Amino acid sequence: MTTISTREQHAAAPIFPGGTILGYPRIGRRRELKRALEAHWRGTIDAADFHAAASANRLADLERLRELGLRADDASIPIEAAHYDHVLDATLTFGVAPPRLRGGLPEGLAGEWLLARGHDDTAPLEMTKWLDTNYHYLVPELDAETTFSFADTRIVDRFVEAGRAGVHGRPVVVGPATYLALSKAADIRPIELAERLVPAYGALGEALAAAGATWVQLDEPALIADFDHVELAELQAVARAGAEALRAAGLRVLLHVGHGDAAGRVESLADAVDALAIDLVRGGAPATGSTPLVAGVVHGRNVWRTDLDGALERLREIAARGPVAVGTSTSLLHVPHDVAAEQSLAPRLRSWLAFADQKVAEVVALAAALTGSLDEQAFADARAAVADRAAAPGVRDGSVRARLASLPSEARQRATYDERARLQREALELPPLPTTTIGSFPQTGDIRTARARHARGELDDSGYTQVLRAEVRRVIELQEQLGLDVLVHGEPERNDMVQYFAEHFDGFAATEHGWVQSYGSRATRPSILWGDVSRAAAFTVEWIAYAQSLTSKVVKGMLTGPVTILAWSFVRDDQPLAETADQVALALADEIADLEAAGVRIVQVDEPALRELLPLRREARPAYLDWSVGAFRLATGGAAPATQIHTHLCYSEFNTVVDAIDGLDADVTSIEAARSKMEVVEALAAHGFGRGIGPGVYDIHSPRVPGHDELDELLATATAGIPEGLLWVNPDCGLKTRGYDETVASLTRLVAAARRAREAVVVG
Ligand code: MET
Ligand SMILES: [Zn+2]
Repeated sequence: MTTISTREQHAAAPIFPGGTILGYPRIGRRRELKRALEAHWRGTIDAADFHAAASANRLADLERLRELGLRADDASIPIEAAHYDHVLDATLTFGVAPPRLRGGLPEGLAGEWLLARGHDDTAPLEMTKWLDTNYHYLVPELDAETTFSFADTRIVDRFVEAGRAGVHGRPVVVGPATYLALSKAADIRPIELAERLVPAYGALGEALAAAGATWVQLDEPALIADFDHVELAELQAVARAGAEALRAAGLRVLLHVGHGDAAGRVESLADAVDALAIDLVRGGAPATGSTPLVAGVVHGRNVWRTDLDGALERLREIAARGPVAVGTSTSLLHVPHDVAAEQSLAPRLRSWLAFADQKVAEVVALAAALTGSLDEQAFADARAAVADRAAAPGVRDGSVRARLASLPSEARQRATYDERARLQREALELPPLPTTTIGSFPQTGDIRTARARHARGELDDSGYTQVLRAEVRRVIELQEQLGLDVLVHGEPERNDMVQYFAEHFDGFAATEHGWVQSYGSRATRPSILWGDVSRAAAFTVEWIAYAQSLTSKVVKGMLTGPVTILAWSFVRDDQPLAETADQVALALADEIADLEAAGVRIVQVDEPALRELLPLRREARPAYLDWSVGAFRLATGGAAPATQIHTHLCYSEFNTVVDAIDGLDADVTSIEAARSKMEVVEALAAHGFGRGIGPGVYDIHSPRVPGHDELDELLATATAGIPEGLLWVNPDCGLKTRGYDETVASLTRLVAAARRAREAVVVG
């Protein structure tokens, strides 16, 4: 009798015949993981209870995926459920202690939280956007001395846990090329550490194989991006080495690229892996010979129902050329769980939507259709929804379109900066190195409770307004006591800096439960931009005017910019983003005109997501920067020369888009800089940036209060690079996620540091 090995059996069968997904939201259908994390950090639950809650959440998701039709026996279900961040999971798995903590990183959860959140004098790892998404990962810190080992078994443990629950899943790990491409090192190009890192993947692979794993998913999205300091060939070589190390351990490797067009980037790796998962929504199918493709025909990042007919046709074309399985274009991490939870959305809009669970069902339906069992009803429903959406009222609004079509030629152009600066100096009379904050003050439990009660109808409009006005008053008084120069109203009326605008614009809808992880325990609830955008009436003016009535200092108006509104919403996919951005810009221009009419002298238009939407591919960047900068200028172009326009940027390395920042033509730009030790100052100085700039002097993502010396040092770096008349002093970002104690302590130090720096500048 001949026996065939498991490996040969697998090789003969089609892979994932029931379809697969590349990842699933991890925060929990009711944000169970968020609650567990925060309860544990507060000390309400201990480590054992935290682990139990995290595990229960993972198992509930596995159960759900089975119910939705993914197979539990053939590695179709990805096993990836980080506590905080999947890049941090790789950092811990491979024992990567930042050089500053070498030998001193505590074991277990304590080490994990130290890297994620910092503690006392230990700053956390820097945080930045994962590719072109609004998810933030923790940037690994490496140097030439960094070593790697298989140091933590979490990836294996979760595979075993799933197995006990009856799921033979597919463990997921960030690949070595992506890990290194997204790392930071002071004295070496991280990719040069690959030879040391790859063997640790081999050791992980052996442990997984010993635990019974058959497949592993290696996430290498870096392969489709362009980087300044790493060549594509280097990334490919390292990804190959990683795959080979895992294969040598006896595992089959699914190389997941996703996130854009893989054609031309992955063909050379086809022989090194057992299957390739690629994004077919945004790209073409690479020629991979006999290596199976997991065809990402269901969009992993938007919320629209898939055109199942079109997707099936695409799948059949690919199937004619080689083996194929149905998949999503990326992990579903970036979409909410379930449309069915949205009972307050207009039913018509709801019928056009697919969140993670609906997308899993689409994958399952397509996989069945591909193997001959077509679910007529599912296909007919999808067809009807797609057609209904195209023809629905509001999707196209004639007056919005006419206004955009007849913009005057100077719509995006203000007076010269010299003239503006002179008029603004006269109007504002600010001291050198003026101090300010970025807009929001802590959103206290009281504010959140009042908002929830108002939403439930337990608190009427006037009661709610009273609570908010009391908060504005308190924030203005506090800022006066602290001695800040340009004040803010604190944004207590805003649940979220994008959703609040979406709620006041036509063409948008807000969800109730559509949470998407932003970082760690934080999630946002992106609104859905489904139609043409316009603004019926002013909605920020009353708050700013009220705040201004309480003080003789100048209060900034506070708006969210067009690119950020798009980036943090789920946007329509039926017209170019540039057009949608200009519609939003016009609505904002209307609001700025109303603010000016109410006497507001400074208006800040936040664009923290400017860098985030930057295309991963170099060739697509100029067009993006052109329309995104153009939309900002359309929003602000009508402001009088004496009105000072501020903008605020955060979250990412902006060094690569300094030209665009300049192109925004804002009078003052505040920018995140503390975690990266003012790196951006150098880039701006080199560029000869000639308008106001406020590099953040402390990081607001952690509760840490900055030290006096630390602030002095950062300010010294800033004054060295930025002319005195242009420098502003502010935190990195808004304060809404912070508590009042740490905020007061930090801002007291900020103002004191600015005064010391002012003296040094004036005296020196
Ligand atoms: C993520 S950028 C935040 C800017 C906003 N004005 C705030 O202070 O919260
Ligand atoms: Zn910010």
